[in-house]
Amino acid sequence: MTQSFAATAQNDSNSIPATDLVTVSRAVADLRRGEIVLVQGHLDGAVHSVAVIAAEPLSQAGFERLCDITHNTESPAIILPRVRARSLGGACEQDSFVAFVSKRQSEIDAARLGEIANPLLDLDQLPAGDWRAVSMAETAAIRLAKLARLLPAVVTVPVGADQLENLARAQNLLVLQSESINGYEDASAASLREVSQARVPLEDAENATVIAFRPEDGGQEHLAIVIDAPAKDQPVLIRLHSECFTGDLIGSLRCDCGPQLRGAISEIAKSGQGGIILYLRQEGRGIGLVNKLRAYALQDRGFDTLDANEELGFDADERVYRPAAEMLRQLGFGSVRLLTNNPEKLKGLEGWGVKVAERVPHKFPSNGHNAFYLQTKKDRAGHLF
Ligand SMILES: Nc1nc2c(ncn2[C@@H]2O[C@H](COP(=O)(O)OP(=O)(O)OP(=O)(O)O)[C@@H](O)[C@H]2O)c(=O)[nH]1
Ligand SMILES: [Zn+2]
Repeated sequence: MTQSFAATAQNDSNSIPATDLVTVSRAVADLRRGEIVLVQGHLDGAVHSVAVIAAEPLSQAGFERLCDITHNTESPAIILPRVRARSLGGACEQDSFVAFVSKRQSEIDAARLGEIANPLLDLDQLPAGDWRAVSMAETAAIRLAKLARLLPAVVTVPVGADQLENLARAQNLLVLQSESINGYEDASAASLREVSQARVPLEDAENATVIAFRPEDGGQEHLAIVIDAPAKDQPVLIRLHSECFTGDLIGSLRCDCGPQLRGAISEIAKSGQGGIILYLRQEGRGIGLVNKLRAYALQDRGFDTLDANEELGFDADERVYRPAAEMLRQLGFGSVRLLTNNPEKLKGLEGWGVKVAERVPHKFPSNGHNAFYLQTKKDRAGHLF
């Protein structure tokens, strides 16, 4: 029998307007294509604007265009994670990101900047230059690079307030406010709406329905896998599962995601009460697959799973839990029993108004390859094994 789950959309107040949500989403695509975007930041009444290009897909043509369009004489800055700056022998700033400006522009080109930005490369020497703190607009530009799942490193040139509108029009560039970038993840999660659902019998749970939720900006869909018909008036057994291409699909032994996903499906089916897997598109704890592969390469050089993220310029865990809370709310569930070992998931859901009635441990034995990974989660991320 086909079951239907009615998702109720409500007019949540988004922290940024829908038009800004779409602009950020378009800017993410621009950065990934190596295009320039303009970012404006406000601090204590002052405005600071920059033209930005991502350091990761940086072409020489893109870099030259960035240097030319503003017609100003200031050298471009490369914004780097503090850890990368330190390994290059510079910057004692306390902020998480710092700016490097070369003294002689002739010593800098796209290839050189790409090397400076790449934490997997050991560099002997930097060109002569100065380190400085980053502006609010530059911090927001780094956030945008993270949303684009690129390396968190960007190249910027300052843009005068009087120049911004003309430049945007003449060069067909997007203008973004730092508040819109910083509010994007929340607003995108609040805008999730059900777009389709179908019955999908699973090997370990024949009575399952997959429901897809899409954000208004057209970003990636999150999925709810509803097994059997859980009651809405009592805590529902759920798992928040973060996407893991390597573990979920090709049986990677570096992590425990595959067994956790299949284990959650069968545990929910066996419970006889039904339940939900929320499959969240937060590959690599929110850094994306490409960066996760970089993190794995660093782990092969001796970093643990948390330090590898930080070496790349990310937080140890970049995940957000509003999408999960939003899907639960729209499906009509307010209270859960959560299959997890991760205390951050409990806090994350509760922070968005979901009552966590119980944590249900979700531990699987080590396969030999992932023993250090599991031990690190226990010792350093407070996982409850
Ligand atoms: N950045 C990074 N991500 C990883 C690594 N290993 C696994 N992941 C990702 O980590 C996430 C694992 O998610 P979960 O199993 O849901 O979360 P958890 O924090 O282990 O918590 P529980 O399993 O619920 O106890 C997936 O998105 C994986 O892709 C790694 O070494 N680096
Ligand atoms: Zn995994």
